[in-house]
Parts: sequence; structure tokens; C-alpha cells
Amino acid sequence: MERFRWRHGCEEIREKDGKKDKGEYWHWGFEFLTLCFCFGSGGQLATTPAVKARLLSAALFIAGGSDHVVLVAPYEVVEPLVKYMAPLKNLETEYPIIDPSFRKFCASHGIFSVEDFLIHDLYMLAAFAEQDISSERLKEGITQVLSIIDDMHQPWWNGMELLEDAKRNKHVLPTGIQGIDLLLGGGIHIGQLTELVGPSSSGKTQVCLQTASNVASNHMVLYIDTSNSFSPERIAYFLGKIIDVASAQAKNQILQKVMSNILCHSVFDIFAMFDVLHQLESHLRYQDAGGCQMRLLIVDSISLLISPVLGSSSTQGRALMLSAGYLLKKLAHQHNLAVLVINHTVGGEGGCSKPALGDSWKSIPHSRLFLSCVRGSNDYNALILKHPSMASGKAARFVI
Ligand SMILES: Nc1ncnc2c1ncn2[C@@H]1O[C@H](COP(=O)(O)OP(=O)(O)OP(=O)(O)O)[C@@H](O)[C@H]1O
Repeated sequence: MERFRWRHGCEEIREKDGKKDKGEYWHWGFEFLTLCFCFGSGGQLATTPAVKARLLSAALFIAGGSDHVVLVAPYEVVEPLVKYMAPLKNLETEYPIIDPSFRKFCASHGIFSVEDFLIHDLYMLAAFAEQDISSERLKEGITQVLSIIDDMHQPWWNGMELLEDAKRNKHVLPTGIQGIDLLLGGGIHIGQLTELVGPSSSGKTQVCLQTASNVASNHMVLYIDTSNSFSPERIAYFLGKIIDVASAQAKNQILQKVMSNILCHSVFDIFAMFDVLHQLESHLRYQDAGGCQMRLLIVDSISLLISPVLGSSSTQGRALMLSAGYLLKKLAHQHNLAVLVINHTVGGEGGCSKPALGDSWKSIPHSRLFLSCVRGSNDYNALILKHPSMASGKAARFVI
């Protein structure tokens, strides 16, 4: 088998083996894949040169030392596969319980990788472990592998659990913009992804800034700024409109608190955004339950990051786009964040503008609001394009 192949996406694999279509891509991959690496989109797109060099040398090292192909692909696309297909041996450094004697026990039952675990009868395995003299350690090992598998999945929740979670955690966050809050029944939903879409100067960024200033009085906010549009002065201005205290000192204290609750990250490509989101994920996992909680994540704008990777043969760009959407929704749901993203518009049929990023992205946001500037006035219009509990077509005017 070929030692090392450079892959740019499904097309090349299909070209090589005409029988395999896109749907069979990963299935085929399971037969030989050893490891997958993050390389941006087919190695053409940005990740830092130092990271690329490290990954490439690691890939060559592994390819040279085995009879397997190493596939180089965007990490976000293949992350679950990396862990599922990991030979148990590879997990020992991180999880010492998966030691040689545990692996020997697994091997005696035909289990060599995490993937093997998934297809094995675990009750039988646990029963065999019970009979072993080191049964406690073996059972601990089984539990460890199961928890690795669990970490890779959204947990399965039944309807009752979802309802409880919604009642306890998934409230709305007021944007502080009266028209929008009334339209949305109080504000944007925690645990969901809300998209603001609209042409240039339709008020998207201003809505984000005002929402950030409103939410940051009580919660932490992360603002991912992709076009240098974050403006602390504007936040201070919006805050000034709602602070209802007389003394300048008290005003200043509120301003300081709000400003320090807003973290702004400038990112200019989708990989930098993935970095920030992964950092956020680990931060949220260990965030102090008693402290000021992160509740709002803004991406202004998501389309500026995704559009450049959606080329004409957009297999990988599309995969990155869907991974970004999946990650944002996962963060929203698991950590009770309201996620607010901006999308721009493109020309649609009959000269009407429509949301950019196409049909694949369309299903990602829970709610979509179309913003527009009302001609001849300082007012703006918000129209519901999509909402989980409201009819689309409802609209409201608002001022900034
Ligand atoms: N610093 C500011 N001070 C006063 N008004 C502003 C300021 N920034 C923007 N505006 C007003 O808000 C309007 C909407 O701007 P905004 O940046 O929210 O548009 P947008 O929909 O995000 O546009 P784009 O897609 O081009 O970024 C602008 O037309 C302008 O009138």
C-alpha cells in the first residue's frame, strides 16, 4: 500500500477509485486510515507554517514507520475519527489506565482500537473482566474508554430531560433593543444559534454591539471580530443610554464592569476561529460555577470567515462550514450560551437579496432575522426568516 498520499478532498479519492462515491469516502477510509491531521483545506489554506511543518514531519514519520496510509485532512472534519480509530496503545499516555495488561485483555477479545469497542458487546466484555484476577483495573479501563467515546458525542437526551434543561437553563437574553426583544419574545435564546442577516449598513453590527453592552452588565461576552468592526466607544455609547444613575463615579464603575466583561478576539480566517472556539470550550468546561458566567458569543461576521473557503469545488470548504456550525451549536447547547452570528446577503432570484452561504448553512441557525434599513428614516426593520417557535414573516421596527 502506498506509504504517503497527499489528499485534497473527496474528488481526488473518487478520481483514483471511480467506484467510491462521496458517501463511501469515510467508509473506505476506515479500511486503512491510521491518523488524520489538521492541514487547513487540503494544505492550501492558512494554518501557521510552524504548525504545518510539525504536522507534516509527524505524518511522514508515521507513514514511514507503518504499512498504512496517512491521510492529511482538515482536523475539524475528521476529529471524531482520530479518536475512534485510535489504537488503544495511542491512548496510554493520556489515560494510563489503558496499560499493556488492559490492552492484552482487550486483544484477547479482538479489541485493538476504540472503534472495536463500539462494535463489541460490552456487557460480555464486562462479564469477562469480572472473572479476571485484576477485575477492578479492567473495569476501570472499560469505563475510561466508554467515557472517551461519550466525550466525542452529544449526549442522548430524552424529551423530559430536554424540557427540564430548557426550563432551567435555556432562557432568553434581552438584546436591549425594544423592537427586536418584543419580536423574539424577550430576546435571543440561550442554547441556540441566532443569525442576523442583511445587506451592508442594515444595522447588523450595531445590534451585536448593543446586545453585547446589554448582556455584559451581568454576564461575560465573547466577541469574535472578523472585520475590525468592534467599537468600544459604541458600546460605551449604548451603555450610556441605559445607565440610570446620577453620579459620574457610579456610571464609571458600571462602564468598567461592562467593558471588562466583554472579551474581544480579532480573527481573520476560519482556522483562527476554530482555535478561539476550542480555547473557549476548554475555558467553559472549567469555568468557576460561582463566578460571572459566559452567556453570549458573537461572531461578526461568520460569512467573512466561511466565504473564502467555499470555492467552486467546495467539498472541503463545505465540510469546514458545517464543522463551524456544529461547533457553535454544540457550545451553545452544552454551555448555555446564546450564539449570535452575522451573515451577509447575496443577490437572489429577481434581484432580491438572500442570505449568503447557501442551502447547506441554511439549516444551521435556529433563528434567522433579516435586517434592513427603512428608507428615509433612522429606523431599521427586523423580519423573522426562521424561528423554532414563531411563524416566519413576522416583522418589527427598531431604532439603534
Ligand atoms: N460609530 C457609529 N456612530 C454612529 N452611527 C453608526 C456608527 N457605526 C455605524 N453607524 C450607523 O449604523 C448603521 C448600520 O451600521 P452597521 O455597521 O451596523 O451595518 P452592518 O449591517 O453591520 O453593515 P456591514 O455589513 O457593511 O458591516 C450605519 O449605516 C450607520 O448609520
